[in-house]
Amino acid sequence: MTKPGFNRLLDDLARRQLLLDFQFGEASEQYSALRNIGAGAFGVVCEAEETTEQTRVAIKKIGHASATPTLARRTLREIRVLRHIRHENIIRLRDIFRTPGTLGINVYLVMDLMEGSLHHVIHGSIDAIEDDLVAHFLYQVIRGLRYLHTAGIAHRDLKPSNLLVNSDCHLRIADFGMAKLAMRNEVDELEEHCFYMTQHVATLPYRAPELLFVMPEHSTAVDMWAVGCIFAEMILSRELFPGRSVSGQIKIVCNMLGTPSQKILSSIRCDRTRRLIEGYGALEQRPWSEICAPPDREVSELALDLLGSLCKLDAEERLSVEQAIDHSFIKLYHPTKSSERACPFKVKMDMAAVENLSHPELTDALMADVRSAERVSSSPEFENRDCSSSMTSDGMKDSATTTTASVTTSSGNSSGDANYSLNSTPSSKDDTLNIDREVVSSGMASR
Ligand SMILES: Nc1ncnc2c1ncn2[C@@H]1O[C@H](COP(=O)(O)OP(=O)(O)OP(=O)(O)O)[C@@H](O)[C@H]1O
Repeated sequence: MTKPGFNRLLDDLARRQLLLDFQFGEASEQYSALRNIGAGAFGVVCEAEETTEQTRVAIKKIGHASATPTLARRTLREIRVLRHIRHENIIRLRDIFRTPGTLGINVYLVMDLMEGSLHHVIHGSIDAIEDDLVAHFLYQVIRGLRYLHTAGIAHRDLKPSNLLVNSDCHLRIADFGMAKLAMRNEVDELEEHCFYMTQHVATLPYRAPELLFVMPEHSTAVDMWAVGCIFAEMILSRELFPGRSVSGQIKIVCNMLGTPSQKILSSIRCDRTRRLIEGYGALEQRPWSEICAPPDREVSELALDLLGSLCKLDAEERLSVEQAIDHSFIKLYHPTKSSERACPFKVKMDMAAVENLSHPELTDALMADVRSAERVSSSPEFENRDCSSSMTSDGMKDSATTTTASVTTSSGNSSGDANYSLNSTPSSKDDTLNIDREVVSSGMASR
């Protein structure tokens, strides 16, 4: 067969697979799948066209979403975080619909289409990312997180492939299937730890010590550890702690950061893990200038200080999102202060309700949430809503959610989908901006 003939055959197969994966049922009048973008452990994502407005969107399909409690809870968490949130650094959920499946309903989340992810930017280009662009990406992650953390919600699965970016350097946090309200829940924690130990190996390099060592986890600090790992990955162009198994990851972290304190060791719940760590003997913390040392450039003292303060073994010593946004490394590039609205209280209430539901209750809640979202998303009010107001599940305005706290941020933008530009940072130069955009664009091209 000729090469063009073979390529046509491959295209045809890809097209058939796309049509098989994305059968939109009644919504096929509104959306048509164009190409596969990627797949994660729980969903497949495609680029699609919204036919009436002729806009391009991303549609994530969670197949058989109600089939198991884990999948149903994951889907419900993602819907409940995203449906009431409007923040320029968090992916926007535009619509939700479902189709029947043999094992449970298939749920489709329609989102703004982004050009790629931070993973593509870091690993798709041979050029290193300049400091001002590193700071710009980091700032946007921290800003999105700050919005969530203010409401006590932790993302819990931050990694470069979940940070979506456009070639104008705008970043949005995505994939909220692991997101959870920071509160104690023994039964669920145990179930989640089993889950972490088995299926969720892909995110090992970003897993905070309290999850890795099986310790009580009750704060948003898990995200700040991941932010540190992602920060270092942007500087190094490789993973900071590149473990491929739980024990391998524990060894790498301990070799770099030293033996955990007695306080940490005594709160480890898993005897095997504690024995494993004790078996390493007394290990010294290595200096950050050695741990984060790219071959071709020097890392500034400020960057190393921020990194060391984020990647602290002890969650209580780790920088909070507020402290990180005030760190001199970030302030160097984002010195201006302004205020922004806080995450609606309704999101917090909705999230809290998810955690203790049984499988049948999860299925009912999922059906109700998708149904109500179908109604809400088709009303014009849904489009115009910002983070200061919210809807109840039956589409009514919820007055309790209109109260917003004002928190300070170092951005000139307070709400809405402002376009990002490195030009807005006083210390960035035009030539740097051009180089950086090339890095971002060439990273995307490798996608
Ligand atoms: N709105 C979007 N625009 C562009 N690409 C997207 C969008 N949402 C997700 N993607 C890409 O699709 C892929 C899979 O998405 P996602 O991570 O949400 O699925 P998942 O099953 O929840 O993944 P994971 O295994 O990380 O938990 C990722 O590579 C991501 O970068």
